[in-house]
Amino acid sequence: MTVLESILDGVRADVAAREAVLDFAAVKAAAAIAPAALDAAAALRAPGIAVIAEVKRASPSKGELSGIPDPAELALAYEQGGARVISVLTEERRFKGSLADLDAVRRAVSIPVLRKDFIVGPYQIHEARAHGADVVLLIVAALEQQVLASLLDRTESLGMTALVEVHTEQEADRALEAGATVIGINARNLKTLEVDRDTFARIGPGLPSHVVKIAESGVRGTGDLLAYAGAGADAVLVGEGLVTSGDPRAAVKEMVAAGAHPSCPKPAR
Ligand SMILES: O=C(O)c1ccccc1NCC(=O)[C@H](O)[C@H](O)COP(=O)(O)O
Repeated sequence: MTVLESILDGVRADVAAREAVLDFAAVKAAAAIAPAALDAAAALRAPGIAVIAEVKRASPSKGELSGIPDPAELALAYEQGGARVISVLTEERRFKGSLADLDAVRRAVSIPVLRKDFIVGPYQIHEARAHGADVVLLIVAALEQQVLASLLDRTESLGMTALVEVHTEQEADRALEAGATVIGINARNLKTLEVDRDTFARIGPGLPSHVVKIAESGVRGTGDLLAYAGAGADAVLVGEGLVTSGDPRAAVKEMVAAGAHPSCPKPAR
């Protein structure tokens, strides 16, 4: 069994447990009365390389990364540093995240918030909306094509943005076929956990110009950000490099400044 398959098994069990407490109709009703979602795609298309800063407590590849006693305080530091979107890992078993983290971050910041989880069905999309998320992650490797397309439609019908994640050219084709307009190219292979920072340069330039292109994983500093920008990224998604930095506000600020500097390669839009 791959790492991804084992994560998905746990997620399915956890979703079933939550659904037994709050059924689908109730979560849909909660989503329907949530304040409208913010336009994350517009935020990511603004000039300069956008930084999506992640609240990441732990990971299957590294174990515990940071205690993060107050996710709201961390998210606020990210926002003050100039992050355009905050990513919150809500998967509990391997990443030690939670919907409570998402709630806390949503209350603390006024920029778009991404629910980063392993979405397997519509329940989690309404749940994300009910907890104030503006963006959800859809991982192509985790979803059959028809399910991917229908979850993407459902996300957009709730006014949210779908960040569709790929790791190979074939997955990028599937994302486009499903109608994705915001695509994350993850340098991390979720089946083996290997990180290959050249993944973005292989796939990104082949995507159409209307697609927002996000480089995910492996950004440890401005050098990585500039390399991704040079390969055509509109945005970078950074977790470990920020939560282990010691000064997340300053770390985001430094990345944002590098991405806005006249010497930084501009996205080809
Ligand atoms: O981070 C992991 O080890 C991981 C393992 C299996 C599935 C997903 C995983 N991470 C999710 C992410 O994609 C990252 O949190 C995100 O791209 C940030 O990566 P990084 O900056 O390298 O922490």
